[in-house]
Amino acid sequence: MTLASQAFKGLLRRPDLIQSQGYIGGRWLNALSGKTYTIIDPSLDAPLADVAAMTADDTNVAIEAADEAFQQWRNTTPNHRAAILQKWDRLLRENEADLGLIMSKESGKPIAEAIGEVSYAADYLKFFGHECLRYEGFMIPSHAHGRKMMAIRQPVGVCAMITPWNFPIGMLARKVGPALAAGCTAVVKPAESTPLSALAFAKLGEEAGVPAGVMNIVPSAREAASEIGRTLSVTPTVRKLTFTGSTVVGKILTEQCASTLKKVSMELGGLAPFIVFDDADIPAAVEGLVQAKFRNTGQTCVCPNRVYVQAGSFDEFSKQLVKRVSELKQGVAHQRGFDLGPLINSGAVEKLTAVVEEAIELGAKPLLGATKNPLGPAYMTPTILTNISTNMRVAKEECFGPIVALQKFETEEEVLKAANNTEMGLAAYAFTQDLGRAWRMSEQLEAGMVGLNVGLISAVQAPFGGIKQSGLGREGSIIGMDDYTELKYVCMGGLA
Ligand SMILES: NC(=O)c1ccc[n+]([C@@H]2O[C@H](COP(=O)([O-])OP(=O)(O)OC[C@H]3O[C@@H](n4cnc5c(N)ncnc54)[C@H](O)[C@@H]3O)[C@@H](O)[C@H]2O)c1
Ligand SMILES: O=CCCC(=O)O
Repeated sequence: MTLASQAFKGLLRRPDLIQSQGYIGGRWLNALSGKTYTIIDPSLDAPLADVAAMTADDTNVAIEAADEAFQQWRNTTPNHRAAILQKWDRLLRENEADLGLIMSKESGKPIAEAIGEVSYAADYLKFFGHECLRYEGFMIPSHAHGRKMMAIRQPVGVCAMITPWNFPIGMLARKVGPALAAGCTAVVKPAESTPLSALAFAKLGEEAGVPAGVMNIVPSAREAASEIGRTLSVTPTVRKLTFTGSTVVGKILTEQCASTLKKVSMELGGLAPFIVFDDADIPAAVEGLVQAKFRNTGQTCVCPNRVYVQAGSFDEFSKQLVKRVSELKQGVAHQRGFDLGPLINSGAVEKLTAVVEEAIELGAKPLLGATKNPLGPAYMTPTILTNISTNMRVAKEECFGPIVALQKFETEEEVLKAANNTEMGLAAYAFTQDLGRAWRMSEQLEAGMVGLNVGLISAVQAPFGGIKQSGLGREGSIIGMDDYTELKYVCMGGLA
């Protein structure tokens, strides 16, 4: 019995969704080296599965498979591609309980959220399964008699996709959906901690009729990430690279891709400000912050990282927030009834604990938490700090975990300046009942996405992405296929 079949014994309706080999050219394969690596269930701090440890050699095979498949896939009709994406959408929904459980066990995402993410991922397949039916070029008024001018959309080719662990299926679907809809093929390197979700996603894609080579998955250990990233970046047949992850890695990949002048899309880190004005509905702002900050136990790129509350509401807001956060239940992610799970691993807890301790040494006061968590090494106690100063890391670095650092402000001008005083610009939030102020915030906050009186902003219909060092390009929405196509100008003469 394998490690994975033991760990999932009796838990899945479809045990065959657990795949531990890579998926290349329509075949389930061991790594060429024969090596595997072990992934961990962070809730239980226990080994979960042994997965093929693929490397650059396997990646090259996957690129060749994707390139070969592209020659046929690019010529399929949008109706054909739409039917496959729509079937895949249905299969994801039919298997949401199993997929949610797999994701929850390997990432520590609370089970209800994990099942919600499966539905979010399916929405991307459905959306682009429809979108490709109406995606069109345009006619151009001709500048000369006897000529017709037009612009047509064509798939860019083989697309490399590197995805993070915090949304192991959602981020994959947000890339694979529009890419396949446009007629591109894909080579995916999932995050090392969460390959099982990506492989189960591929298994259902195979069942939906995605042809061999159109989507390839190369699981790998952390040690191979940079060589695989480099291979994907420098190989000329790969025409686009799309990455979701940290800004540090995004910059390395962008630089590497310059050597072959690939198209790149970068969905990178955030440092979202969350601003509560005195004129806000305070209970709604508290609820908005809890939803935005504690989603996936504080590990989403759009989580608020700097919370600014206007002086007149500071005490009341803090009191209500402490009460609300104290009510959140934390425990084993794949068991029902918990709002918070562990972090991705014990290393993340150690890193954040050091950030909290440093803040306290520099004068921060804990209103809640800041204590060792008895549940296990990967669990972080929800923590609320006040008396924050801007030299503390908690106020200037992305803290991927359940930590809220509350800062007080006096004026709109002051808070806007503080909120924009960063190189990051992914999401921003403001709570106010003054329409003029809400409008000023939406225009003046330097971010790719702004939530006004709302903490949850992600939706397949919305263009997702950041400005400044939070990224390049947008994913999802009606422009989501643009980055997977080239616009070709055609001028036809001799028609007079
Ligand atoms: N903007 C967004 O849409 C978005 C979404 C999710 C996460 N994120 C960001 O991702 C970060 C957290 O995820 P993470 O810790 O997994 O990030 P990460 O950058 O360490 O890893 C992301 C992916 O990159 C791979 N990787 C690591 N080093 C690499 C290299 N040198 N070359 C190629 N690939 C490499 C990893 O194996 C993983 O697949 C946060 O900063 C978060 O804000 C952004
Ligand atoms: O982590 C960032 C992406 C999550 C989302 O789509 O809201």
